[in-house]
Amino acid sequence: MRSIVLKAQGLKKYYTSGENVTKALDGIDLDIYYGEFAAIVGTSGSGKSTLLHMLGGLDTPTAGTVRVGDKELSRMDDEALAVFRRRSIGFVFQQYNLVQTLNVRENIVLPILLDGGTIDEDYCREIVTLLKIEEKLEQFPNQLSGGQQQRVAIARALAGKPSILLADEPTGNLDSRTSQDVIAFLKASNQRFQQTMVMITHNPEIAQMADRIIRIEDGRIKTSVPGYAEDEHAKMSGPKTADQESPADMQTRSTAAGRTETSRTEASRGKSASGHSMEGGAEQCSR
Ligand SMILES: Nc1ncnc2c1ncn2[C@@H]1O[C@H](COP(=O)(O)OP(=O)(O)OP(=O)(O)O)[C@@H](O)[C@H]1O
Repeated sequence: MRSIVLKAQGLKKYYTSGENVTKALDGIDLDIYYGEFAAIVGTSGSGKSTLLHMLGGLDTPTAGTVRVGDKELSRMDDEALAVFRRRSIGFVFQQYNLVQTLNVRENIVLPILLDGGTIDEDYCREIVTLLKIEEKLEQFPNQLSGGQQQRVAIARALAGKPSILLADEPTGNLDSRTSQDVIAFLKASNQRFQQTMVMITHNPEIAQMADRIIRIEDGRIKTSVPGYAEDEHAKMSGPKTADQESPADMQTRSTAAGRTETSRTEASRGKSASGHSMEGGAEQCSR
């Protein structure tokens, strides 16, 4: 039987402003299983980020509980929660949250050093090479583009090999080829280290690479189905008739489909989509 890593029960988050109440989460029951790669999808404002924050103990619910293993997050004091997050969870936020006074290399290894951990040099090299930031390690965040900063944030989240990765639109600022590579790498990492991953995405192709797609609507779970079972294109972008679809659309669709299939195959062999084995690499992550 699969074991449950994250368990949300009766989760609610209400925001009150005067007489207005926004029900960001309105009764979520959710089990995330050990080693699972889950995608959270839903329209803007449906409650995805709020849910991810609750699952990671970054915010407290109005009602309900979140359990990670045998720990209930709301029962932990701030210090215990901070240590737990640092040791067990990697976060990728939409806002990157890089430390401006540290260079890229220092940003990536900071959580490991803060926790007195050991840096896996080979793994760090693999990550920075795949994310194409091996030339940027000595630069500072304000010298990077948004997409480059996002890749640094992904590298930082993965460098410590957390048992759980929570990612809010991890590829939102990346081109489609790099997005596919990054997700394939996440999948390979998920399989190799049995990491549990929960990722918010608006991208149908990326959602379909997940083991399970959890759809949120108005703060509630609408559906929860295997990644390949839903036609995400139809649900997320609305169905297009043949005469609405431009040649560019068709080209993008067929390229992306081929790419996804390749990435899945490579991921299942324990390879990143860049073609590197998980043991490879080129540049120094720390010194
Ligand atoms: N701090 C807050 N104060 C008041 N309302 C909030 C706050 N944070 C979120 N909300 C509201 O809660 C609802 C859910 O927000 P949330 O950010 O979880 O949505 P989302 O699905 O992640 O959206 P998006 O896809 O646009 O990022 C929205 O209506 C939002 O306006």
